Amino acid sequence: MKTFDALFEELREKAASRPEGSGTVAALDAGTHAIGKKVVEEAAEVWMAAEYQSREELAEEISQLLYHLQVLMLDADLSLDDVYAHL
Ligand SMILES: N=c1c2ncn([C@@H]3O[C@H](COP(=O)(O)OP(=O)(O)OP(=O)(O)O)[C@@H](O)[C@H]3O)c2ncn1[C@@H]1O[C@H](COP(=O)(O)O)[C@@H](O)[C@H]1O
Repeated sequence: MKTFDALFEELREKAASRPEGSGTVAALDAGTHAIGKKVVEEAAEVWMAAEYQSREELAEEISQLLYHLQVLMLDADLSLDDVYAHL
């Protein structure tokens, strides 16, 4: 099973090597504004799932929010340690 740290490493590598067909590369190319909008959209979907959907659907929405937060971190050149320092 993939962890938060393992996903971040995978995305960091994709951002550097820019493989064809990567959604992450496309998201990074779309820029900070588009990535931020996606974070807000996914956060709203998490909220709605928490209120009205199943635990499984909520878990999936949370995974998508975590993914888009990681894309935002890469866009901002933040490392995991930069964030973990505040936990
Ligand atoms: N975990 C994720 C992940 N979670 C969410 N998403 C993206 O977030 C979108 C969320 O889906 P929604 O249905 O909520 O949104 P949507 O409006 O239908 O989607 P879009 O029209 O915005 O694409 C998905 O379509 C994906 O584009 C993800 N994209 C990639 N990953 C993982 O990231 C890694 C790298 O992916 P690539 O860069 O695409 O190779 C792989 O391990 C992937 O599994």
